[in-house]
Amino acid sequence: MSSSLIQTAHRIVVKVGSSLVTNDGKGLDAVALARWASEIAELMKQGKQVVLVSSGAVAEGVARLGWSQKPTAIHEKQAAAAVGQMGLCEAYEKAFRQHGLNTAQVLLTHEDLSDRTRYLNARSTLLTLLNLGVIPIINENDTVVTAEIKFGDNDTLGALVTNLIEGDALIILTDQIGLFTADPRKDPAATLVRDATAGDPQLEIMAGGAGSSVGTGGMYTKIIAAKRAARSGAATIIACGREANVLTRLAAGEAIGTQLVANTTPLHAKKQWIADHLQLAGKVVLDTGAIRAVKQAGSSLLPIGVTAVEGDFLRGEVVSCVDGEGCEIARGLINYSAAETRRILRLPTGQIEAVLGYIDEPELIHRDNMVVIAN
Ligand SMILES: Nc1ncnc2c1ncn2[C@@H]1O[C@H](COP(=O)(O)OP(=O)(O)O)[C@@H](O)[C@H]1O
Ligand SMILES: N[C@@H](CCC(=O)OP(=O)(O)O)C(=O)O
Repeated sequence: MSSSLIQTAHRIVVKVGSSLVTNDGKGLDAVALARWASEIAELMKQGKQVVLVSSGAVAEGVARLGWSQKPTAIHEKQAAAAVGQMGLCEAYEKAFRQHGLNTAQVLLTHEDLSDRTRYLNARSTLLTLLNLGVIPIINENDTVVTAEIKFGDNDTLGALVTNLIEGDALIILTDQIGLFTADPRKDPAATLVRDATAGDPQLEIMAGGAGSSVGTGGMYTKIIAAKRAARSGAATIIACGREANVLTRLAAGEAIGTQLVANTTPLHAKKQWIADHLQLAGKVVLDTGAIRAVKQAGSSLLPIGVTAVEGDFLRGEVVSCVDGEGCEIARGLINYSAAETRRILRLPTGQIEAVLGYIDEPELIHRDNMVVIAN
């Protein structure tokens, strides 16, 4: 495995977790922020472009408001995030200013990335900032999101941003030196995984599943983030943000932490956008013939292969294609609404016009607008 992943990377997304940013919830760690800023400034001198995805708004808000613990009520978390985000912005602005660098605050919601126009706008703003030599500091827009539309964790956000800007690498800085064969807090015999392939199912087992992890997402969301980032061909490094010069050493070619390489062929940008949808508008259930056609022959989905429809989607929305057990086979942009699909399912394409009185496209989902999910 090459240790030069970051050495050769031009566009890098660095994600820092709440525990690091806020000194385990005690309040913003100005020393750590200054260290990352100085290292990022060094990478920029080397001609690299860097986006920072920073958590910590809720934890910092809780500290500033003098609350003894993180609230459970969503509106209180949102209020805390609004308070804490001010602190994050101020601290990053100050830290990067020391190096003559401008920062930009970018707050995103899942809806911003699932709407095609907003997605393209976010992309062009971020690329413009990078070309201007500004460091975008990204967080989830916690104040306006509800449970349904939350990214849920910034590891996922980091991966989606990596896909959005076609980053070469995602560096996830956390409180462990990397991914261990089991949670090192619970299993002292666990050993560090140095190299692996992003998307290897074994990694998800090591991370113990979302339920058993510590913090917002634990290691599990980092492993899933690596799998997502690999869709656009990006490698992921999981390393400790407390380690001295972690970013500059990685850029110098040193192998630190866990390196997860992408061995998948990068998806075309539009297909990546389809694959990145966290909330889908509905489902269509496929029969065995359609599953074979979509999975093995790479064919478009025709109405004849659909046995049932779930949800209330519109033409042009992203829906999930599932088998009889509910297991996802593919997802794609559907050409007919849920109501229309219910009327034409199981029918040969030649009958669409007779039933609906019109025909938009002969396919329910065209192969160019469909991504097969690797299980
Ligand atoms: N296999 C594993 N290897 C390393 N850490 C793990 C593993 N499984 C679970 N963890 C836990 O994940 C934690 C890091 O996740 P989290 O607290 O969400 O960090 P962050 O705030 O940086 O996102 C670690 O402190 C560790 O206890
Ligand atoms: N948007 C939230 C981030 C929550 C989150 O993902 O935290 P972490 O698991 O520490 O990266 C905040 O700033 O508090």
